[in-house]
Amino acid sequence: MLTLSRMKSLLFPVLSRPPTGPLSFCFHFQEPIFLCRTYGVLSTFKNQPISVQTINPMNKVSSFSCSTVPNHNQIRVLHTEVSGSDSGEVHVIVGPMFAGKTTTLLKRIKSESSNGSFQGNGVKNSLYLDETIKGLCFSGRVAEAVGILCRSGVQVESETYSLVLQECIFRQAYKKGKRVHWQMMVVGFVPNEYLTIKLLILYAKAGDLDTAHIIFDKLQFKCLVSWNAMIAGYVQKGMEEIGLSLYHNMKQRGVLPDQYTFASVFRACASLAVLEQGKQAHALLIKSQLSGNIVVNSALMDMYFKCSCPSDGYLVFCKSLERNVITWTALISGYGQNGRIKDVLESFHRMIDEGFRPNHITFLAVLSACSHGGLVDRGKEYFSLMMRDYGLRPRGKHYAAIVDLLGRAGRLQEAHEFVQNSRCGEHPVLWGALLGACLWNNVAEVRRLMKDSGVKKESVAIIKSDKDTRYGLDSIVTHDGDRLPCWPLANLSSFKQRCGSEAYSKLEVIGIDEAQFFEDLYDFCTEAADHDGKIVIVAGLDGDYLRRSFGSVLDIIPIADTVTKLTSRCELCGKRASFTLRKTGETRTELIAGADVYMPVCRKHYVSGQVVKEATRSVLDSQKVQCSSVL
Ligand SMILES: Nc1ncnc2c1ncn2[C@@H]1O[C@H](COP(=O)(O)OP(=O)(O)O)[C@@H](O)[C@H]1O
Ligand SMILES: Cc1cn([C@H]2C[C@H](O)[C@@H](COP(=O)(O)O)O2)c(=O)[nH]c1=O
Repeated sequence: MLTLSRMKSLLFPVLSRPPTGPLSFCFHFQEPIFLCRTYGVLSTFKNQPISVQTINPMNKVSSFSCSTVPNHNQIRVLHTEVSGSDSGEVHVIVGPMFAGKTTTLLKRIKSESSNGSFQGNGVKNSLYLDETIKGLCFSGRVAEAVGILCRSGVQVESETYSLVLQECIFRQAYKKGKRVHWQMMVVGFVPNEYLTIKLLILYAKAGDLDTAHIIFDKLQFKCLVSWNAMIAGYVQKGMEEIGLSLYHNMKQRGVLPDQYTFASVFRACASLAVLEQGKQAHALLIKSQLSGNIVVNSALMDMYFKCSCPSDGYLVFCKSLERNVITWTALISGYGQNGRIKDVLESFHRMIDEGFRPNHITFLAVLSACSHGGLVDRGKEYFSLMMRDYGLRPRGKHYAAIVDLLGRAGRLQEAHEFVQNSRCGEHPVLWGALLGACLWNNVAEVRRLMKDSGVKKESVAIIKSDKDTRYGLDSIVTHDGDRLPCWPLANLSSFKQRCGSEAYSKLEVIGIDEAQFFEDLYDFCTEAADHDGKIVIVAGLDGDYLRRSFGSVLDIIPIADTVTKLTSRCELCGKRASFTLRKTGETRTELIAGADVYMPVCRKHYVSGQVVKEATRSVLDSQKVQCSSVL
């Protein structure tokens, strides 16, 4: 068991550092509030002035830094598509008008973006706190769980810490995981050996290997899991030599490697192109009878391909009894790395013939091969195939591959037009590819074409439809008068460009109000959450005044982590109101207005209200007919 003082000394270097990430957020809560109907934590729903800084259109600064141009030889077979940052989330808040959607959006944004200053939030009952935090974790609301824990100022059970850390690791929410660790230290909680290993995994995965190593060195018993975490951490960080030396160290101490160790070792050998070491590890793998594992085999193939032994790579592929998209992609990318364009395309078609669906990485390898082989038309065909036959929306790197393809073929004008017309025109990777592709003399011209981007520290942006001018354009305002500055936009796809790539990359939370007015809601949310790792909180009407699905709000339910349907109070009977009744005879779907035109109603009063409206309409219509016949 680790004692408190030993644990503190172990963690001293961590403690001595200033807190990073969310701990330095720019939110200042006057009174932290948490709204959760499901778990019964009371919503205080008070009117209170909110002091939140957000990125808004008014405080942009002009500077641009272009990200590095992708190197096609560096396509990693087994890398994850999600960037190293925290993983994204989508939360949807729907309901009729006056239900508190905007109010909830503002509160959620505050809750997601806690400043980590550990003020008490009124959740004093620790048992209740444990249950609430666990419940939030189980329903995927890890950001809220961490927010509550950090503001609670009290210790929770080891089990609860373990669950929150597990969720943070699983969702790659490393900054949040570090906040949990920070909370442990502040409240004087001493993690047991099991939790210590979880912390080690967290830091190793987050790429903070200094801290991970401190924890590792102090472990009394270094189990296989801890060795694996360290080896993988170093390999992922590009410090393969250290990873391999740890692997040898581990074996010397009599700890036997498992499939996770081998996967990291092969990755390291691939990056360093150390064939001999790779072969030795391969021999040990066979001896250990672990060679059937798909992930290990893919890493092994990748190793042989990267060490310029494509025939050995292919042999591993042939011997793999179990295959999936990863194995196939490893083969295709491997051939690409070795310049065997024909084999790339043949394997790609074989993969499809055998009933496997290619993914984004497979297509990237194919497009890259076309680019290197000068196969412009085929490359363009594969690019359209992605979306048409497989429903895969091309990402920045795919667009960049086409730019590269056109650029290499000397079709620069076409490349330029492609960048300008593409739905992804603001993507720095794409512009980078154009810069990289152009042997242009007018690099400056390309740069000029790029939009300037605002570099701000703030991590929250709120977007609303520019159709809604009820309370002015530059703020979202609840019916109770709370307001926050926002971006009024006609469509969401223009947001990245308007906000600027660099400022966008720093955003952690994006709030969208009046979501029913955005046609491109689905595409924006998938891109922001799945690909860019943002927490997207969407508020909008699920139904219009006729209770028909409104805009694209319902389309995003399948991609949402949570959905909250709010209700209002029926203006006629005070009961729960789920619908919005339009009081006028206007029939167009979109009609910007407030309580003068709309009222929240219960089912009974919605139905009777519609009947009254219909009756009124027919009376008026018949009067119109009579009038016109008299005239
Ligand atoms: N006619 C009304 N009926 C119900 N609530 C109203 C009305 N007018 C103002 N409100 C206030 O509006 C608040 C909800 O505001 P808001 O969050 O902007 O709702 P939403 O975004 O769902 O339309 C309620 O808590 C209530 O205090
Ligand atoms: C029901 C309904 C509403 N609208 C408009 C009216 C308001 O401008 C917004 C809703 O705003 P809130 O923040 O939810 O109060 O949508 C519409 O255009 N059509 C409808 O059917």
